[in-house]
Amino acid sequence: MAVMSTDLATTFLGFAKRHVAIATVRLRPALFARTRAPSHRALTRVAAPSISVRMLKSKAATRRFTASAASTAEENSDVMTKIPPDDRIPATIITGFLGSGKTTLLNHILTADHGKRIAVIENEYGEIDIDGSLVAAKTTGAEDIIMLNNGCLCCTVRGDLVRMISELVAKKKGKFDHIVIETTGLANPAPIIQTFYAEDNIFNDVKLDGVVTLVDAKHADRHLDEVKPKGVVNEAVEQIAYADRIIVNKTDLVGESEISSLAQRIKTINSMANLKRTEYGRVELDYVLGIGGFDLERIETVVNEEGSKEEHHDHGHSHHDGHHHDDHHHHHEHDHKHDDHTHDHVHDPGVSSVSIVCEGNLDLEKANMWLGTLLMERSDDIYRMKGLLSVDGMPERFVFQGVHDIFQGSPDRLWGSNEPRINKIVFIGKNLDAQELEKGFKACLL
Ligand SMILES: Nc1nc2c(ncn2[C@@H]2O[C@H](COP(=O)(O)OP(=O)(O)OP(=O)(O)O)[C@@H](O)[C@H]2O)c(=O)[nH]1
Repeated sequence: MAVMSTDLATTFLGFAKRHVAIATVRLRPALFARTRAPSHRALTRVAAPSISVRMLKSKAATRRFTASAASTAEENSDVMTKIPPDDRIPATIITGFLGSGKTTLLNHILTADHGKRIAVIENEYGEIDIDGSLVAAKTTGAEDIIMLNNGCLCCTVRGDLVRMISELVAKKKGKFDHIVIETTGLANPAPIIQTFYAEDNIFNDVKLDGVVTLVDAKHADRHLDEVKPKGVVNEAVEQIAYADRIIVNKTDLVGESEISSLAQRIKTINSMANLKRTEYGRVELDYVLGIGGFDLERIETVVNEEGSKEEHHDHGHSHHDGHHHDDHHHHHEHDHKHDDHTHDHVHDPGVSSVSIVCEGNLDLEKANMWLGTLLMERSDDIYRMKGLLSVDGMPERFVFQGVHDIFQGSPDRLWGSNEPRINKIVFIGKNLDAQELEKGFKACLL
């Protein structure tokens, strides 16, 4: 295991040295079986060698590298990124507990005047509940892609999502600009997210744009509190944990104090996501489309804003040299956590966010080892992570993001000559030990 970790570890930031723009590493395929009806096509990947490394196809990965070496960071910082443009079709996942307003939001997206041709994929449990006036022609029989009269497409997934996305791309490529996937209220978003990295024919044409989670302002607390049998996830917690954007919907049904405490609770679970309050899912469309939640070039914005995006609840935490663990609200969960083994039932234990902000340069080998080992050992518990690193001897900043065992990293622009070399990492996950993470990270600094 230790040897394995070393090999994997060197794979991570090691990409940066070889000037590969974006590398995606998958340590160990997982969870696919839960997304779809038995699909041996997907499951064969599990039996494959445990590491697969994949580059974004064809782009001139280092095409700006020479140019950037000749200019200074201050002059041209955005031009000098070595992250290639990504013209794959963006796909947004809409998730949220039963009745939270997903279909309402979907109808809002489809009817709004945005000029985008959107292909909607609905899961098999939801009926197609699209505003009837939009449906131009409903074909019968095997055809499950419906053309709406505003140029949008609507599909139902009767089999598996991978098949539907592939079919959509194969049959209608060029006829739509964005895919929106509505999941069932009980879905755990992880397998759906992983689908975008696991399947070549999806990965090459479609990129994950972001996860939007609707939260029912009136009933969320009940769902979040629900005690599950040990080992069973609380979907309401998971849906919040994976989100890039949170929509606290149905705010007309509750008072301000309830909304505020719910928003606070949500931030405890996921400090990276933006949060908005709505009635009937009425949000600006650019809040839900074009998020770039998995884009490396947007990592900086996320890690910089982390923890301060909830309008009414700036905790006043400063992010200088230290970690921040948003666990101050759920003492009951932590009590359970410490004596898990003596209980048959626990709250989904401590899904929370930890951020580390620390100035200094990282020893490349140590950082590789730490991150690689961490992901080998804890990838089930680490739901999402994003980071911006200063690596000794590397003139560029190194940005990365990950979802469980999927890791994408790339050098981006050069550090400015007077720019403080501040590392920032945010983890969202289960049973995260902030002190331990910070200690491990700091041990990698020179
Ligand atoms: N009062 C109120 N009702 C809302 C709001 N948003 C949606 N609803 C209603 O709540 C109900 C459920 O909304 P849907 O959009 O169907 O929710 P969903 O998440 O798609 O539901 P499932 O598919 O069953 O998981 C509908 O009757 C909506 O009209 C809101 O902001 N306020």
